[in-house]
Order: sequence, then C-alpha cells, then structure tokens
Amino acid sequence: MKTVIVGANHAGIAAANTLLDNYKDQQVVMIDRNTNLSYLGCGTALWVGRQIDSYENLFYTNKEAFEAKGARIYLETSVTSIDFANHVVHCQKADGTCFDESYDKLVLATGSLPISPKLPGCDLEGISFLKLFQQGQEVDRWMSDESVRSVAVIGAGYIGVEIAEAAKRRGKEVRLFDIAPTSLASYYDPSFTAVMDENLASHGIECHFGERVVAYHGENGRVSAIEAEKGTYPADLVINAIGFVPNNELGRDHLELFANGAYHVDRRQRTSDPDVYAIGDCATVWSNALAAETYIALATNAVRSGIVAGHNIGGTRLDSIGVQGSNGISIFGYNMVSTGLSVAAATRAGLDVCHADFEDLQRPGFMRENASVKIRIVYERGSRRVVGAQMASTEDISMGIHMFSLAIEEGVTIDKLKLLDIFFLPHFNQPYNYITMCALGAE
Ligand SMILES: Cc1cc2nc3c(=O)[nH]c(=O)nc-3n(C[C@H](O)[C@H](O)[C@H](O)COP(=O)(O)OP(=O)(O)OC[C@H]3O[C@@H](n4cnc5c(N)ncnc54)[C@H](O)[C@@H]3O)c2cc1C
Ligand SMILES: NC(=O)c1ccc[n+]([C@@H]2O[C@H](COP(=O)([O-])OP(=O)(O)OC[C@H]3O[C@@H](n4cnc5c(N)ncnc54)[C@H](O)[C@@H]3O)[C@@H](O)[C@H]2O)c1
Repeated sequence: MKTVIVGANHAGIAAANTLLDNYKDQQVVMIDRNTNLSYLGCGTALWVGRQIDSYENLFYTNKEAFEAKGARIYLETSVTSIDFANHVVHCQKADGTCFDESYDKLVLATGSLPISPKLPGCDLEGISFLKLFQQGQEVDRWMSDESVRSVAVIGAGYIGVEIAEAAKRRGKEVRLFDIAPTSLASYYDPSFTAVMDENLASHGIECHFGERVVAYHGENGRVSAIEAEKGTYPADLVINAIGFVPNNELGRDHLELFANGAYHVDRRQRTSDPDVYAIGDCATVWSNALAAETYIALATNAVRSGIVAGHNIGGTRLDSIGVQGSNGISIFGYNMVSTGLSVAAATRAGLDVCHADFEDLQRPGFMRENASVKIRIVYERGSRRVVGAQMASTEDISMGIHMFSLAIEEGVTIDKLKLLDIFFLPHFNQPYNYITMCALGAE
C-alpha cells in the first residue's frame, strides 16, 4: 500500500509517523513546498520577545528522521495538481523540474493560510503575517532594526496578542487593533477579556478594539502608518493576524467542502473521495460542545487527526472522539485557558446556555504564595450538560481545563461536577475548591 501525504507539518508528520511506526508494509511519500518541517509557531512570539534563547529548538523533527524510517520525503516541492481519477499527484521541485507520484491512498495535510486584509497599501514593505518560520524570521529582523519604533498588530486573537506582547518586550511602541470590542473575543466572555485588556494596557500596549483598520500608508515603498476608523497611527511594522482559512486549493473542485472551505471529513478523516483523507487545518473537526461539524485550527487537532488517519489507512479502524477546541494563552504572566464554548459563542451557535461564575484565592489564605483564580462554567439550560469552561489566574491553572474538556466530551452535567471528588492540599488548592464552588453555584 502506498500513501502519499501532501503537507509535512504537524498533521502530515503525525500521519506519517503513525503509518511508519505501526504498519511495516506501508510505503510512505511525504511532499512539502517549504524548506523545513515541524516548526512550532507557538514559539515565534517567545523567540521574537526573547523569552527563549533561539528558534533552533522550535523544530521537533527533520527530513532525515523520516528517511531513517523508510519514507521518501520531498521538501521544497509543490504539489501543483491532483488527478483524483487516476490516483496521480503532479509535483514541481524548486528548480522547476516536474514529476508524478501515484498513490493508493492520499492524505491532504495542506494546512491553512493566514487571512489577508485586502486594504489599500497592502503591497508596502514592512507588512507581514506570522504563519511560517520565514515570516517569524522576517519579523524578528525588523524588530532588531532600531528605526522600527512603532509596531501595529491587526487582530487581537491568539497570534496578535502574543506578538503584541513580544514587540513590547522588545521595547517597541505597540498598537493592537481588532474589530471585536475586546481582545480574544472568540475564546472568552467579556468578564475574562476585560482582565486581559487591562493587562495589555497596563503593560503599555495601546488597545484599539472595535476599531477597523481601513488602509496602510507608506513612504518610499515602506509602511509608515495605518489608518483606522478613529485615526491614523504611526507604524514602521505591521503584523496581520486576523485568522486562518483552510488551504483547499488542491481539492476544492473535487471534494465536498464545509461552509468555510475546509474539507468535510468523517470521524475517520475520510473525505468524500474514499481514497482521500484530510487532516489538520485543511479539514473539519467534530465539536462535542456543538454536537456538529466545525472548523478549529490548532496544532493539537492537527496531530490527533493525523494519528486517526494513519491508523485507518494502516488497517486499524479508529474513530475520532471529537474535540473541544481547548486552548490557552499566557501574557505578561497572566494565564487564561478555555475549552468548548463561551456564553457568547454558544449563543451565536443557537444554544440556550446558563453559566456559573466563581472567583477565589487558589490556596487557603494562610499560604504565602497565592493568587486569585476566576472560573466560569457554561452549560446547556435544558440538558444541563457542560459545554464550556474558562479559567484565568496569574497561577498556573492550566491543567484544570483538561477535566472540563473530558466533561464536555463525555456529556457530563453541571450537577455531576457539584459533588465530584476533588482532592485538597494547601499547596495546591482550598478545601472549598473553586471548581466545586462554581458548580454548586449553578442555577
Ligand atoms: C504564530 C502561531 C502560533 C500558534 N500557536 C499555537 C499554539 O500555541 N497551540 C496550537 O494548538 N496551535 C497553534 N497554532 C496553530 C497551529 O500552528 C496550526 O493549527 C498547525 O500548524 C496546523 O498544522 P497542519 O499540519 O494542519 O498545517 P500547516 O502547519 O499549515 O502545514 C501545512 C503544510 O502543507 C504544506 N503545503 C501546503 N500546500 C502544499 C502544496 N500544494 N504542496 C506541497 N506542500 C504544501 C505547507 O508548506 C505546510 O508545511 C499557531 C499558529 C501560528 C501561526
Ligand atoms: N495559544 C494558542 O493556542 C494559539 C496561538 C496562536 C495561534 N493559534 C491558532 O491559530 C489560528 C490563527 O490565529 P489568529 O490569531 O490569526 O486567529 P484568531 O481567530 O485567534 O484571531 C483573529 C482575530 O482577528 C480579528 N479580526 C477578524 N477580522 C478582522 C479585521 N478585518 N480587522 C481586525 N481584526 C479582525 C477577530 O476578531 C479575532 O479576534 C487560530 O485558530 C488560533 O487558535 C493558537
């Protein structure tokens, strides 16, 4: 059996490893147009902000590791088109030479593309995205240029907020824009985002939320300002971070698509063509909170979907258990984690939800090391099943969110959480634990 994997980043790598490590009869061919593989984009802001020493350890594998396992791997090679009827992939190397690769099974792991704001001035130099390693390098070079004093970030989602922090850590004057009225509006409710907004502002980031950017302006071909609805602001460097779209270029005329263009897949990652699988950011996921197909671009989903596809291609049936879109962020020491749906997201999706809030110290008052923790649990009014949770603190409260992820996945009700056995030790928490207290406070 020969499997061709198009795209050798997190999703493609997971599928290839699953096949190569578990199914010795498999012939695996990996093709990627980039010069590198396995770059952890989550490290870009840490590196640009000089919170880590270099970018070198942001790659967790390489071409040689796959060759050692028996795969054929082509980097700097684009798949230009696919003949789905005859099971042939047409490829072009960086030097222009072309070749074809036949397949029994094809895995599309072509990921996502950053959304490009189509604004006047978008061709000016000094406007970047932050998707690829190369773009991270470019942004880092500009940050090192002392003539770059003002940085404008468009989009206050995860990438935007993280790179705004990094730019501030590099001593820049930073302005952060979003059309939404707060930062991180897709992930958290306003009572949580208000604290992050205050955190950003208190560290000197000028927040322009609810203010649309309408144009980039430049001098001598280079960006020098951005014009937004309420004013024009200096900008020697602009970073666009307004979300991703699935990269469906190769299969959009042949495969069934979701509303945003992602390849529609079943729980085994199979597309509408029985010999084609799609994984990672180019494919849909099953949301347990929504009980529906949706799109969530995360490395975690990419890896899991690659494992699922690998086993199914290898001959072991494995169904995805769906996802909650669990996510987290840590900015100037303030940590926020969420899973499932916020009240706002649930309401937008047509779910009738209630929520319970609680705020307390992480540990008993007698402990020297302590900090406040905020928690919100979101649950469906009728069924009372938990559909989301948000937590925030300067403490590391990150592990708690995984329990809520499992609760959503398993359809646990808010009432079950009220008497859940949660241990107590002053080093970690309080006898009246904030999760228990929050659940007990539910209507
Ligand atoms: C700055 C940043 C920070 C992030 N932080 C986090 C985080 O903290 N946690 C988290 O879970 N997620 C994070 N993400 C999201 C995560 O990186 C993506 O969800 C993940 O990369 C998706 O993996 P993928 O393999 O599906 O797609 P991609 O990473 O997009 O890879 C797709 C691959 O396909 C190749 N390709 C595409 N078309 C072709 C073609 N025609 N021919 C050959 N090759 C092709 C591309 O070169 C690319 O290597 C972050 C993303 C960014 C940009
Ligand atoms: N910590 C993490 O887990 C992490 C870190 C980085 C990226 N990621 C993932 O990578 C993907 C891409 O990240 P992202 O930050 O680009 O997307 P995002 O969806 O997190 O945020 C995009 C933001 O852009 C805003 N926006 C949309 N159109 C706009 C416009 N025209 N002008 C101004 N603002 C606009 C939205 O309101 C939103 O706040 C996401 O799926 C994200 O979850 C995750």
